[in-house]
Amino acid sequence: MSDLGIGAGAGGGGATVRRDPRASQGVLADGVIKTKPRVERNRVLVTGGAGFVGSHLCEFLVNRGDQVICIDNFFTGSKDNIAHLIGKPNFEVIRHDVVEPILLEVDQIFHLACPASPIHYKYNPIKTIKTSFLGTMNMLGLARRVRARFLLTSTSEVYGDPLQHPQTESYWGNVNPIGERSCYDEGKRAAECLTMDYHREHGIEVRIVRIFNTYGPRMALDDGRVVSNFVAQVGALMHPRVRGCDVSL
Ligand SMILES: O=C(O)[C@H]1O[C@H](OP(=O)(O)OP(=O)(O)OC[C@H]2O[C@@H](n3ccc(=O)[nH]c3=O)[C@H](O)[C@@H]2O)[C@H](O)[C@@H](O)[C@@H]1O
Repeated sequence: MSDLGIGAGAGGGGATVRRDPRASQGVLADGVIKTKPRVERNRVLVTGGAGFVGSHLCEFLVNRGDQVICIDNFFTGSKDNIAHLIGKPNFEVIRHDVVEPILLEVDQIFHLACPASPIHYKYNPIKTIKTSFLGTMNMLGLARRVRARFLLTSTSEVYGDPLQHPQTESYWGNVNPIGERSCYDEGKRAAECLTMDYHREHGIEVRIVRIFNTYGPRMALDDGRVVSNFVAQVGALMHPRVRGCDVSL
């Protein structure tokens, strides 16, 4: 049955074509009312939406009027971060680990799910690189299937121990592939590579942002990243120290 309410024999040639005079009003030849799927406004998936950056993104999108689905395995994120959004008609939360595939009908995917602080990503490095690689592959697979636009949150860590300052996008970095931070640095590099390969091979519309140090409300003080460490140390009247540099301020 075509969208026009035309009943045609499967064989094609010579089939009787009947058009109900009410077809333009959505009534098919057999009198069945044709219903269109309800197209919701911009349906957006945010993975890692219960995290620090993700929860602010969810808030922005919900306030903009998008239909937002947040998925998170709550490894470092928290329900408190999104408590103010729960109950809003255009916000849903699903507890899900992105290393497993998921099928959702969406128009855009913001893929943030990944432990981001050294204490978290070193906690289970094999899981970290699995999350980066398999999680990104699953989300790109979903983007391909539903033709959604895709954004990956990458990181300044893709530059590793950079030899160029400041880093520009044309700089490819200086990364140790076998060190303790590699699960994160190389994981995000592999995620960027997959993103661009899906773009080139399958025409997926993609964006990559390399986030440097962020701070703000809902940042966890025990997160282990430089800004939260400074704030915590200043709060405790200690001399701020830069981890890995042996610098005391
Ligand atoms: O600055 C950056 O480079 C990072 O910024 C954000 O990370 P952020 O919000 O700062 O960190 P978290 O608050 O830990 O958020 C990560 C979220 O991902 C979730 N997550 C983590 C791991 C996992 O396997 N699955 C998963 O859903 C966590 O539960 C959490 O909600 C992005 O989520 C990271 O992808 C990005 O690398």
